[in-house]
Formats: sequence, C-alpha cells, structure tokens
Amino acid sequence: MGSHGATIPPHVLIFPLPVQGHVNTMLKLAELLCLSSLDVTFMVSEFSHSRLLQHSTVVSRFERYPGFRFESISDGLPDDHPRAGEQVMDILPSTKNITGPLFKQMMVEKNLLSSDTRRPVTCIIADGVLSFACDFAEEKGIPLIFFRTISACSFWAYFCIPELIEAGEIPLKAGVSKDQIVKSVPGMEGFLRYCDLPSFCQVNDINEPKLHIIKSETRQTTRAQAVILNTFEDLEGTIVSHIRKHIPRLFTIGPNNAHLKSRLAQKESEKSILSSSFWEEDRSCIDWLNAQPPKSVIYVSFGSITVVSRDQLLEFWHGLVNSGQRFLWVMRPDSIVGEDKKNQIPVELEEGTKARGYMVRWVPQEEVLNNAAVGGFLTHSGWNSTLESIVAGVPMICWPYFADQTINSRFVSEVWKIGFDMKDTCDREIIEKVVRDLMEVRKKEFLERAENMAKLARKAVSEGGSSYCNFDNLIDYIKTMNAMLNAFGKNGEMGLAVSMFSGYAMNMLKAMAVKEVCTWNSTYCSLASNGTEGQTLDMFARMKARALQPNEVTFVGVLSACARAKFVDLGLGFFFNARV
Ligand SMILES: O=c1ccn([C@@H]2O[C@H](COP(=O)(O)OP(=O)(O)O[C@H]3O[C@H](CO)[C@@H](O)[C@H](O)[C@H]3O)[C@@H](O)[C@H]2O)c(=O)[nH]1
Ligand SMILES: C[C@H]1CC[C@@H]2C(C(=O)O)=CO[C@@H](O)[C@@H]21
Repeated sequence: MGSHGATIPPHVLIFPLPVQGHVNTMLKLAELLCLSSLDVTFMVSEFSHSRLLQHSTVVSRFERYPGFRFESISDGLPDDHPRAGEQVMDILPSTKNITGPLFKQMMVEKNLLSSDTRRPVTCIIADGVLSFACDFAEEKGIPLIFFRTISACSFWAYFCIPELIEAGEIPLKAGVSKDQIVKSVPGMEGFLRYCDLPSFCQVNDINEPKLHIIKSETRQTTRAQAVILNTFEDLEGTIVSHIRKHIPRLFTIGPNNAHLKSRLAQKESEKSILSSSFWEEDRSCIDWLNAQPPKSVIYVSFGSITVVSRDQLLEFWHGLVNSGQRFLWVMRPDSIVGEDKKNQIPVELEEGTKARGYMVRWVPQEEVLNNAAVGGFLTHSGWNSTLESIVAGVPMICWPYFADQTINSRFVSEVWKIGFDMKDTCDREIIEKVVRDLMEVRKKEFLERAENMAKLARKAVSEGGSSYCNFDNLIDYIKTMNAMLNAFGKNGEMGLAVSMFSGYAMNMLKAMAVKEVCTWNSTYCSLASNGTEGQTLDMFARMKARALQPNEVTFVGVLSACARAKFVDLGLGFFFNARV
C-alpha cells in the first residue's frame, strides 16, 4: 500500500446483480460514494460491461473520479441467453453457482483488489440477492452491506414468505379467490391481495425453486452488517419500521437518482445525468416531446426485462390509439416474443401512431419523465421507473410483469394513490379507458397527488432530509469500519483471534463482520465478559501459558484503557499487534 497508507480512503466493492435495473441504481450509489471521496470498485458482468461500454456514458462519467474502477466477471450464462422475460431468473442460480466461485478466486488472486494506491477492499456492498458475496465476506472478515434494489414494501412481503407459508396463505387454498386479502404481512393487512404477490409466490408447490431462492436470499439479508434501500421515509417509513425490527441498521437513501442530482448540484459540478443504458438512447424523442403541449403525452415503457406477445402488443396499441392521447412508446428490440412477429400492422394503428405517437427502442428515461410534455407513465412498475416517475411528479398506469412489480403497483394505486393498477388485464377497451381517466378525466387529482409526492422525494434528498442524513450516516459507518480495520486487524486475518471486554467492543466487532472467534478465545471471551475478577485473572494466566508468539495470530481486540493496562501489567503485551 506504500508509505501513505493512513491517508488512503476506504475501498468499497459494489457488486450488483448484472441486469439493467440493478446496475443503474448501484452505479448511482457508486457515484455518490465517489463524491464522498471513497475508492470504489464496481463489479459487473462481462456481458453488462460490454453493453455499458457500447451505449452508456460511464467511462467519461467516472473519469473524474480517480478512485473508481470497473472489474468484470462472468454472470455464468451463455452469451446468447436472452437475459429477459421470466428467463432472467436463471441469473440467480448462475451467479450463485458460477460467478460465486469465480469471485472468490479473483478476490484471492488479486489480493482483495489492492494496489499501490488502493487498500484491499474494506467493505463490500452487494446486491441483496447475491448471498454468495456474504459467504466470502464472512470467511475473510470483510464487512458487508446488502443493497436490495427493490422497494421496501416488496422486500418486506418477500421477507414474510415463511410466515405466509406457515399461515397456509401460500399456496392459495383450493376454491379461494385470488382477490383474497393476505393477512401475514404486517402493515399490509388491509389491502394486499393474493394476486398482488409475485407469480413465484402464486404456486401450488412450496418447494418451487424460484420461490425457494427468493425466500432464501431475502432471509439471508440479516447476515449483513447493514442494509441499504433505495426508498425514502415519507414514502415507505411505515413498512421500513417493520423491517427495522429484523434489520436495525437500515439506511434508506433514495430516491437514488434524485439524491445523486442533489449532491452533484451542491458540488457545483456538471449537472448532467449519468447514463448507464444497455441500449443506445434515441434522443430524437426529446425533439418530438418538445413539440407537444404540456402534460399531454403518456410515456409507455416496460423496462429492461419485460417481454410481450404480439397479441398483448396489439391490445396496448389499439388501446393507446383509441384513447386519442399522444404517446411516446419504448419498444426494446428484444421485447416482442412469439411466433407471428412479422405480421402486418393494422392500418388504423399506423395512422393513429403517425398522428399522435412516437415509437423508439430506448430513451433517456429520466429526461423523458422530466420533460414538460409528459403527463402520465404507462409502466411495468419496476422500482427504478416507479421512483423516477415519483421524482418527476408523473402519475402512473401500472401493468406489472413479474417479481416486485406486482406489489409496487398495488402501493401506487392503493397506498400512495398516484396511479391505476391494471394488473392481470390486457384488453384494448380497458387500456383506452384507463389512459383517458389518467390523462383527462381524473388528470387534476392524480397530478396533484403526484406533485406532492415529488416534493417529499426532493425534500428527502436535500440537506437535512431523511435520505440525505442517512447517506451521511452510511458514509460515517463505512469510515468507522475502515478505521477499525486499520487499527485492529488486516483484512483476511480478522476473526482469527478475538478478545472482547465490553458490549461496545462486541458491537464494533460485529459491525466489522467478526462473527466467528476461535474456540480457545471464545472461552476467554465469555470469561472476560461474565466472569468474576478471579476468573478473569485466571483467564489471563492461561492465555500467558498458551504463550502465543507475536506473529502467531493477529490479535484483534478492542480494549478499555483499564483492560489494556491489565494486559500490559500481566506481561501479555505481545498479544497486541503493532497497530494497537
Ligand atoms: O427506454 C428506457 C427504458 C428504461 N430506462 C431505464 O431503465 C431502468 C429500468 O429499471 P426498472 O424500472 O427498475 O425496471 P427493470 O429494468 O425491469 O428492473 C429490474 O430491476 C428492478 C430493481 O430491482 C426491479 O424493480 C424490476 O422489477 C426488475 O425487473 C430505469 O432506470 C429506467 O430509467 C431507460 O433509461 N430507457
Ligand atoms: C432476476 C430477478 C429476481 C429477483 C430480482 C429482484 C429482487 O427481488 O431483488 C427484482 O427483480 C429482478 O430484477 C431480479
């Protein structure tokens, strides 16, 4: 590390699930950490990395932060895997079984990514569905924070899956309607229905692999030293307080997009938005939007994973054209599935689109949502899209596709009342009616509520706001853990030998991921914390008899001044390594 070790900042490894929605929000977190002068390594799949290099501004964006680096690793899927539709779920077992071991090997071979100018990784911020990162962190004694990129409400419903099973609410009993209210998710007893649960919960067999993996990954969140959620207290505080009973060290720092903008504005650096697109952004849509009247356009996009059949596509298309509203529609190149892709487009749709619509493959979404012409968003309710819409004050029509989206859409309509939930329907007449309702009939009331929510979101990320303060606390926490590592141990050796003498020390060591202590020391530990003075002295004597050599173990201990003095008195000074 060189002679200037003490001035080198903490080194955070950020490891998202390598799909667009997760990479987007974790890159924003990466930039926030860089703005706080931390060193950051961003671990991304080779597949995503090449997409980012082709279509995003990440390279130029992060050039301004000398502490930032990319590392890439296989996601374990073949190159031609679609990574879209329900098949995207394959990425969970593939990252676990293939990426996990590769990650461990890379970290060991590259000495925890250290260099002349960078410490070995001092903290891992891993996606909340990558529990293998926690296995590694625990083994090496590196503090780990999980960042779950979904909403608090979805996370909490997932967290309660064991209780839902226990209570017999999953699977749904024969003959019971899917509109049945779910009772075993505290805080949602009044409005969450069985049909709002993600499809992998709506199964007959509780051993179904997707249900099992989501349940298991979610419950393992408690293994981390802390958890980050991309949300804010005014939006999801009630649900967050339920989660905090299980995960007390929980930082709500969102909406990440607005938070980053707020911090960048403070630094008076460039105010442009980081683009992390996996597809080329078609900016012609901005010119088209600029030519439309205020709040007249419904923006339509189903994110980076959703696929639709040709029949569904036609239902949406008829519904939009028949609504008589202007629309901007994102149709990803890989988003239409099924046999008859090449069929002719009905002439009325072509004409209706020419008159009032604009279709593109991918857009700069945040810029679109913030354009004055946009008055509504027909969305799949991915969490980034939902938050980006909230920040822009744009009401939503939700057509959830899978996973967390079915719960997000329920909250949009029933809790926050900033849109409609159109789940499980795809009918041109319903679409036409809902679009008219949002854009015309009930426009004023929805816009009013959406604008109020946008104000709360902006307040959360402004100086003194909840997310702003939580982020400062997160940075302090990462720095404290780093300081503890500097003072008491070296990465990779933590947890070899620990002796603790106070609750405070115990907490700090827990924060540092020292969960396992070797047997002989555990005995001393319990004697030290519970024993009488006589027992403690006896323990010291036995430790002396054990006569460890100075370099035999790295001593990781947090001692009160008094306990330290006692150690020295007893001639046990050699237990301290040079840094203590
Ligand atoms: O033309 C487009 C369309 C989308 N986006 C961006 O792509 C992201 C899409 O993210 P999200 O809305 O969260 O949807 P998904 O891509 O589907 O994200 C996955 O990841 C999310 C975070 O975990 C989950 O909430 C979703 O359910 C899951 O499908 C957003 O930041 C958008 O701004 C663009 O930039 N241009
Ligand atoms: C691939 C999907 C499975 C779970 C992930 C997820 C989550 O629960 O964190 C949300 O949506 C998808 O992006 C991921």
